[in-house]
Amino acid sequence: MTRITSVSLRRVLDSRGNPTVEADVLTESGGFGRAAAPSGASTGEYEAIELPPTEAIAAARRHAVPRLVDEVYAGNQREVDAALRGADGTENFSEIGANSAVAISMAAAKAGADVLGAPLYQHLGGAFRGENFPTPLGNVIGGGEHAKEATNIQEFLAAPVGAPSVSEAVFANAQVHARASEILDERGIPAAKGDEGAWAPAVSDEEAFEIMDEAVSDVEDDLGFEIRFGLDIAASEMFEDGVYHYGDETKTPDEQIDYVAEMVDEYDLVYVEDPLDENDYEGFAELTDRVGDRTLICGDDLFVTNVDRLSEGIDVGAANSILIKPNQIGTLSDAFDAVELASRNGMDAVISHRSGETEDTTIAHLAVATDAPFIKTGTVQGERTAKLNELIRIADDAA
Ligand SMILES: O=C(O)[C@@H](CO)OP(=O)(O)O
Ligand SMILES: [Mg+2]
Repeated sequence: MTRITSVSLRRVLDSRGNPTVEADVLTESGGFGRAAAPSGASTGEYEAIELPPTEAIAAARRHAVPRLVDEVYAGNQREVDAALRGADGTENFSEIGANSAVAISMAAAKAGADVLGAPLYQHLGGAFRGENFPTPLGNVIGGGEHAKEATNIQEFLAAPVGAPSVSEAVFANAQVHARASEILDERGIPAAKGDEGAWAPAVSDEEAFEIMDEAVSDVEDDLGFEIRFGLDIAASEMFEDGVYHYGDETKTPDEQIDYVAEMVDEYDLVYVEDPLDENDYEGFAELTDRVGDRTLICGDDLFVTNVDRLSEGIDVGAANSILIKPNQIGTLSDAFDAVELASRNGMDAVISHRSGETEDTTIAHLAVATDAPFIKTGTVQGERTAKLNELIRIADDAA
C-alpha cells in the first residue's frame, strides 16, 4: 500500500529568498507527502553537503528516484533512507545533495503517515507519543551570521520552562519578543530583524543580556510561570587564529569558558548552544564539567547530527545535549539514530530549524515523536510560526 509510485522534485523559495529543494512522494494507494529542505547560514564544517538545488535535483532524479519508485515502501522509513544512502554512495551526500535527500526522506515519511491515516508524529514516534511536548526556544534577539551589525552572540532564546501547555509557551515567547521591542524603544535603540525574525539591534552582547533578562522577567511576572533564557553562541563563527572575536575584542579559549560559565550563573541560563569552536571537544568537556549540572550545553556545529561525532563527544563528556537538524545529516533515520544514541547516554536531544526555512512543519512532528525537551524554531515570522502553530495543533489532536 505504501509502495512509492512517484517522486517529484522542484525548486521553491526559502525564507531568505534562496531556492531550495521540495519533494512530493506518492504511493500506490494514493498516499501523498510533501517536504522541503531548510538551509543554514552558520553551517558546521562537518555537515552533509548541500548542493545548488538545480544540481541536487538533477542528481537525485538520476540516482535516487529510480531506486525508490516501485522499489521501496514509504511506510518503511529505514528502507527509504537506505535507498537514498545507496543512491548517493558517499558519507556526506555530496552526490545527490543532503537537500534532495532530506526533502525526499521527510516527504516519504509524510506519505507513509498519510496511507496509515496517522499523524506524522505518531507514525515516526509510535503509539505512545503525543503525551509530552517540547518547550519552544524562541529567538528574541540575535546577530552573528543571521544579521549584520548586531550582537556577536547569534541567538538569545526565551525558554518558557514553566508554561502549563505548549500553546501558552508559544504565546509567552511571542510576548517576550514584543516586550524586547518595547524595551529597545524605551532605550531609543532602533532594530531591524535578522533571518529568523529575532530583533537585530546594534547593541553589545552585554546590553542584549540586560534587555533579554528584563523582557523575560516582565513577561514571567505577567503570566505567572517560569520563563528563563538561553543562547546559541555559534562560537565557530567567531573563532579565528585561536581566539574568539567579539568585535575588536578577543577571548582565548580559557577566557571563553570562564565568560560562558559566568553568564550561566549571572543569568541562570537554561541552555547554551555551541559555546566553543566545533573542533574543541576538550573545551566543551571542561565547560560541561563546570556548569552541566545546571544548564544544557548543546552541540550543534560540534555534532552536526552525526553519530560518529556524537560518539567522540560522549567519550570525552563534551556536552549534555545535542541539536538535531535533519538536513545536517541527510535523512530522518540518521537523525533518529543520533537522538537514540544521545538518549542512551543520558543526553537531551533538541530539535531545530535552520535560519533558512520554508513552511514545512516536519520538525514539529519530529520533536513530539522523539520526546524532545526543547524545540528551537523561532518565535514569529511565517516560516517559524508554521512549526509553532503545528505544535499547537498536534497538542490539540493528541488531547
Ligand atoms: O545555528 C543554528 O542553530 C541555526 C538555527 O538557528 O542557524 P543556521 O541554520 O544558520 O545554522
Ligand atoms: Mg546553532
